[in-house]
Amino acid sequence: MRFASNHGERCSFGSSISADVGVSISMVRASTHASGAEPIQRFTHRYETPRAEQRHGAPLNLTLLGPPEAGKGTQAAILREQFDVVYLATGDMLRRHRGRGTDLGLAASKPMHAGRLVPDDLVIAMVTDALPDDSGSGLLLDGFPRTVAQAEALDDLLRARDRCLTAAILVDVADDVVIDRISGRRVCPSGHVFHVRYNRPARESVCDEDGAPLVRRDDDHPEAVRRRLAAYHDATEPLIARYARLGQLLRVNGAPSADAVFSQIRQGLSAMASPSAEQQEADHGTSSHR
Ligand SMILES: Nc1ncnc2c1ncn2[C@@H]1O[C@H](COP(=O)(O)OP(=O)(O)O)[C@@H](O)[C@H]1O
Repeated sequence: MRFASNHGERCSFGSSISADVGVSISMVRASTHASGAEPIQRFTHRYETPRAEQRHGAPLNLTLLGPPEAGKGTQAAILREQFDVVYLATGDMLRRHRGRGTDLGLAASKPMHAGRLVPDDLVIAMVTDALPDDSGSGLLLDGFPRTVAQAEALDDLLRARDRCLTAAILVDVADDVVIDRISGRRVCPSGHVFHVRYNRPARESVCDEDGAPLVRRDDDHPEAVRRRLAAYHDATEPLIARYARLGQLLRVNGAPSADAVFSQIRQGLSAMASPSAEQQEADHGTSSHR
């Protein structure tokens, strides 16, 4: 199967996802830390064996787009459990730099606290450093790209690795839902995430995982949330049209439950892996990439 690359070619995807694979997930609890990554939700699930399927196909190179609190991190956790992908979340990476007090962390601190984007050159350099030359079966980016300049840099980074983007997954959520979700989000110092209504800790304001006090993330205050949403609409939304034009956009409704959102992602990837006869004809004669 082939997917659109940034040159209008199709990005080869093998038979990684089959449309008839059933999906059943139930979230049991938050959350644990993967090495250096956003705390992930743990899920029980019944699946066919997509990892095995993936082994027979080409690598998945995915990015998650969407406003703050759209549920990108939750979907990333499921995708990481289901597929063999290297995971890079730029928000987490930047928070770790801040925590360690690196030069990048110091430079990122002010814009992050204010809800503004960190300058492109800093973020692109950070991702360039972190992106492995060979990311095995695939790559999952969360929070990158966020600007057209970052999207162009990503195209170059993938091309240099003889790859192209399989899909940009847009987890679409309305602003009022974002504001409602963020207003109730609470985190502990090690990053475990709870919500005062949707994911309550057993003891109020205390982390179930390590007993630490739960607080608001420092960029979850109303003014920063307003700016983060503005940054999303101004800088990141133009990417939606770009990826749609390139046939790489997979838009899902982020409002329902996590399993319902993932089900849309899975079906969308299946549909992209099985292009219509018309599309195949249009692709005829174009080269494929990993
Ligand atoms: N690709 C990026 N470009 C610029 N700034 C970024 C990028 N990724 C993360 N950041 C900074 O980190 C902050 C937190 O990002 P993230 O953890 O992805 O949270 P959210 O999706 O909830 O806004 C952003 O508001 C921004 O300041």
